[in-house]
Order: sequence, then C-alpha cells, then structure tokens
Amino acid sequence: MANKPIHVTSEIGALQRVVLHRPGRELANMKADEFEKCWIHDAFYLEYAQEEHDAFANILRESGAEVLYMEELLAEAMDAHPAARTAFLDEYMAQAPVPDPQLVPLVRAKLDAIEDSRDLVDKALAGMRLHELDLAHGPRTLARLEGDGLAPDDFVVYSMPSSYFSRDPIASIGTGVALHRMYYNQRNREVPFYKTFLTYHPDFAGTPFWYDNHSAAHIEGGDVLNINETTLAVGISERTEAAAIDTLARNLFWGEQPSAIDTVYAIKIPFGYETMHLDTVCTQIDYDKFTVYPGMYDALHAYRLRKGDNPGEVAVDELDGSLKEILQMATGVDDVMLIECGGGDPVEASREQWNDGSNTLAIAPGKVCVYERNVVTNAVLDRADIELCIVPSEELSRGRGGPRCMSMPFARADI
Ligand SMILES: NC(=[NH2+])NCCC[C@H](N)C(=O)O
Repeated sequence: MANKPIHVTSEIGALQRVVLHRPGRELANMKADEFEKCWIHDAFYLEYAQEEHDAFANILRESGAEVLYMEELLAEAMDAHPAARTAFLDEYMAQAPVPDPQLVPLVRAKLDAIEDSRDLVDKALAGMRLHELDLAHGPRTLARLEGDGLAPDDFVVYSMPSSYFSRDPIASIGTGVALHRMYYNQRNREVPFYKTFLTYHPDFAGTPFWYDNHSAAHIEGGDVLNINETTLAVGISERTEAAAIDTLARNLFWGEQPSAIDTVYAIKIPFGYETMHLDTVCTQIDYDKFTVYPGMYDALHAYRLRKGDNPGEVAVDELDGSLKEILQMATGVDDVMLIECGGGDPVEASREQWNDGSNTLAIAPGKVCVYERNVVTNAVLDRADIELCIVPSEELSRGRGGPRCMSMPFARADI
C-alpha cells in the first residue's frame, strides 16, 4: 500500500497534494528552428519562467497543498531502487528517437555515466547533442564518425520543453492513475518519468494503473475531467481517441483492481490547437460553474459509457446536446453556469483563449488559479464571485497551457 495514496474524486475538492515539474534547462535548450521538433513554439526567458512557476507553487502551498516535483520523485525512486534507474533508462531510450541506431549505445553510455540521480533526470529532460557523444571510442565505423550527417550541435535526443505540463502524461482517477500513450512522440517520452516513480518510489509503489502507456490508442490528461467519485468526463479530441476512452472505461469498470468509476462521458470537441484538450475549452471552477471557450458548445455529440450489470458489460448511449446539457447530466446539477472566456467578446475570447483563459485550476470549490494576463476573463470570474489566485504568466503562457495543464493533483478532499 502506497504511503501517499492517490485520491482524486473531483476537479474542485480542496487540493491536498499536487505534482508539478519546475521548468529547467529543457525549456531553453533549443535553437529557433528546433522549436517544432520539440513541440514548443517560442523562445523562453527561463529564469522568469522559473520565477513564475515558483509563484504558482507558492500559491498552491499557501492554500494548503503539499507540492511535489516529478523530477525529485523520480530521483528519489532511483536512489531507493537501482531497478528504477534501469527501468527508466530502458523505456526512455526505447522512446527517444535517436537518429542513428549506431549512436544509441553512445547516448546510453553518456546517461549511464551520470551518477547523481537528479542530474540524470535533468539531463534526460534537457536532451543531448551530437558533440556531447564520445564518437572516437567503441567500434569506429564511418557512420559513427560522420554522425549520420548530423552537425555537431544537432540533437541526438530532443529536449522536452513541454514537460512542465504535468497534467498530460498521466491522469489521476480515484485511487489510481492512467498512464498515457500521448499523441505526439515528443511528449510521449514524458510518460516514463511518472511511470517509474509511481512504480518504485516508496510513497507511491502499488498505485493502480488504469491505462497502459503501450496501448495503441492515444489519450492525454488534459482531456480527463474528474466529475465525481463515480463519474469521469473525457474529451474525444485531436489527442484522445475514442478507442482509448473505451479501453480506459473497461479497465475502470472491470479491471483487476477495483475503481469506483461506473460512468464515463466521452465528449467530442473540435480538432485544433485552440481546442487541443477538453480542459482547453472547459474547466470546472465550482459545484455548478465551468469556464468555457465560446462558440464550441451549442451542439455537441457525446457518449455515455456505463458499467453494465453483468461482468465485462459496458452499455453505451449516444447523446446530443449542448455542453451545458451534457455537463448537467454528468454532474447531476440542475442549472450549470457556463462562464465564457473573454466575456463572450469574440476578439477577447480568441486572444485570451490563446493564453489559456479557460484553463483554470480549482484549489477549492469557487477558488481557482488563473493566469494574470487574461484580464477580461478574470473580471468576469470575479463578478461571478469566484475567488481568484493570480499566477504571473508572461513566460509560462508561451507553452500554450494554463494552471490546470501545469498541475497533476494527487489528492483532493472529497466534495
Ligand atoms: N492540458 C493541457 N491543455 N495541456 C497543454 C499542453 C501544451 C503543450 N504545448 C502541448 O501542446 O502539448
């Protein structure tokens, strides 16, 4: 039994424990022409990003949450168990698309030589360039000496700048987590960092896994919303396929380890970067209030998957309705209030949506973290009597994710 068991039965119950990743070297270790390869779209001022991130962490601490860092948990797991180091490096290497197979042992040797666990985690995140490899040693083949046409400062392992979005590689659901198969290979490499500490860290070993990250279908945590103890909502999005939700629901309903979830709403959202995840278009801020991105919620197609009466049975109903109707069904609240990003003004909505105006992190019912820069949306939330914890956001917002994306709750009070 884990010392710090996962316990997440809602989006809004008082936040008690949360996992973050403080951005490090990986956020700055890129040339402009490598942004897209690393799946990030701008140059960051790293020290400011770190200051903003520390301010975010402090807000969470001040509101009573224990803040844990993925990079520390993984290093601690490796210190506690040599097997954790091997398991991590095996999976990391299997997923790092090193451009030439001959370079793989050199990359592995370089990582193996890093003794300090925390240094190893930081290096694994920051990536590696050809000139860091010892090309002159080992069997001298032409391909190795030439580095397969790579320039000395080309990546042999890409940097992982999106890793401060701890929301996406896994999802806490009830007493366990789903380990995801992420849509972009560049981000899928974040999953082993979590999987390893959840498997080996003395505080988390034994955590049930509801989804296997080696499954074929993609799913990301931004699409997974915990509605209540028995109900989950999952976006069918560009990054999360219906087949993944099917498997997740079956595992939750009928898997070996018991879960309290008996109903999963799968909600179809438009494909696109401004609607990348369900939490990009909609987050819960109170028992009866959600933020929404205007314009996508009038007519939606959704499915309800329910645990059937007989073992292994899953019943599926098709639902058509507005987002409001579907959220009312899921929450059981009669009149859900949708608060529009940008106050419904199309220009403000689009601008603030771009900076994750709808992506809030509830730290208690009616109390949410928001980005400072989304002034129009924040004024609307304030008028609706929502208590706002303002997160500085000049740098962090460049990654196209908000406070919810930057946090993975591990424990919340029941509501
Ligand atoms: N849960 C979220 N909405 N995460 C936002 C992730 C943003 C990141 N740049 C990506 O594209 O993957």
